[in-house]
Amino acid sequence: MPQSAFTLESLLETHDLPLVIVDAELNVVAVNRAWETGFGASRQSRVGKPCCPDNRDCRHRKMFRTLESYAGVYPDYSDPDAASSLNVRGFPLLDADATLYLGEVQTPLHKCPSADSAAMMVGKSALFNEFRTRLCQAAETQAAVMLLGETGTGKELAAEFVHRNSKQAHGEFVIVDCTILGEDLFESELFGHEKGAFTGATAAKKGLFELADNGTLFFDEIGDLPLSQQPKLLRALESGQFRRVGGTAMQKAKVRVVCATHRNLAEMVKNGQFREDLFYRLSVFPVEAPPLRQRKQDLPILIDHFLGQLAAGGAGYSLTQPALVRLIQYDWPGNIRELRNCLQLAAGLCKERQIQDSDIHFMQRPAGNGETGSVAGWQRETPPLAGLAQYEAEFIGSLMKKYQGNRKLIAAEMNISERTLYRKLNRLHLS
Ligand SMILES: Nc1ncnc2c1ncn2[C@@H]1O[C@H](COP(=O)(O)OP(=O)(O)OP(=O)(O)O)[C@@H](O)[C@H]1O
Repeated sequence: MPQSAFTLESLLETHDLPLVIVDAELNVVAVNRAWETGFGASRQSRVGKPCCPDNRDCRHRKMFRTLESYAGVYPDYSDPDAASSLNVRGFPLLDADATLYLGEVQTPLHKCPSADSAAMMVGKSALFNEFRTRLCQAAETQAAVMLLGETGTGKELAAEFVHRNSKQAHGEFVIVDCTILGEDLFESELFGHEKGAFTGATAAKKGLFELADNGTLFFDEIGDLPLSQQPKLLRALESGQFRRVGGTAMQKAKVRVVCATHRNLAEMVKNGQFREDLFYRLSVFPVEAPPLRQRKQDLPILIDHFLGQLAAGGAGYSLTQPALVRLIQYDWPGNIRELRNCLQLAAGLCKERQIQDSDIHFMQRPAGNGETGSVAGWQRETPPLAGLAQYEAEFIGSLMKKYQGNRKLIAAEMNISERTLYRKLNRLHLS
């Protein structure tokens, strides 16, 4: 593996979602631990292998051609029966040597909760206990639960906790990532489709509602659900019925709904960005996940928990007093996710498994929701990477020369629409 990819690999571990890195030769060069755990496979089984069984015209090749981020649902080739699907979010990634890679976050659409996830909710402060009690109350009702709170406060973990403590615990816990459910994917992913419903629908497929029948459907980042799709969701929730895309028969599913958002949904309703009727339908039982800075009493137990995970049965890590003081004095804008990432980095940097205060580094706050990213950020969104714009500008510049500025031909070679090319040219000040 080239040195540059190795640098990326060490950064991979600060990402808590399964992440795969592909190089320009379309081979997988790294996967992270979350990928190994999520897919129950070793990194040796994936690294060094082609990104897809047939990569002549795959999404990865397209990304290297266009430098466009993408999101969608694709077959899971690591599943021998290829029966399951993956939510993927791919983005261009430059490492420290300005070598271009592709980072792809892969989350199984149909994810089984881990056996000990309830036990993994660590904390003992009064605020944490209140939070936990409220989750237990929520689990006992059949009401729709709305988990509110800043990024990294443990909303997804809390959703799983509600499921595992509810009457639906024997059913599936199905996660719907609303950040990737664009208008084109919403209906077919949620309600399924019949064979031939659209190009590429070579077989009938169950939707997430059907998969979650008698279980829990968890809408993560519900605030990102496109306004145009919200009435369809409301209708399905009110009636418990829906039609697969291209189908005529009514399907039924009994699902418990849990949602999460770090946005101010009430404000979005006021601004006309979220439907009021859906807001009330989903917010019957609101639960607020407290930010870490308000429950710093939990820091020692959380630190023990994460350092224990990092030791993974091997020799444990210790933390010097000044290092602990630094952790306690910090405000943790990225909450528990940021704490976990910070400890992971410190454990990698420290000598003889003793973490000093000089091993503690806090992440920069991301500047915005860029299309491109580094894998080290504490947020779900990845911050923009300096350098990529230049790479992109040079790449388009070479095509402009080749096609003497003919935008139709440039767009065709990049496999993007002329409109997208036009936007890119404006963004890069090349127009
Ligand atoms: N109480 C806790 N005990 C142990 N680990 C926790 C706890 N809360 C959160 N975590 C860990 O912190 C990380 C972030 O948690 P999670 O993804 O549930 O946050 P979130 O609020 O859903 O974030 P986002 O809004 O960005 O999706 C995860 O790795 C999770 O396992």
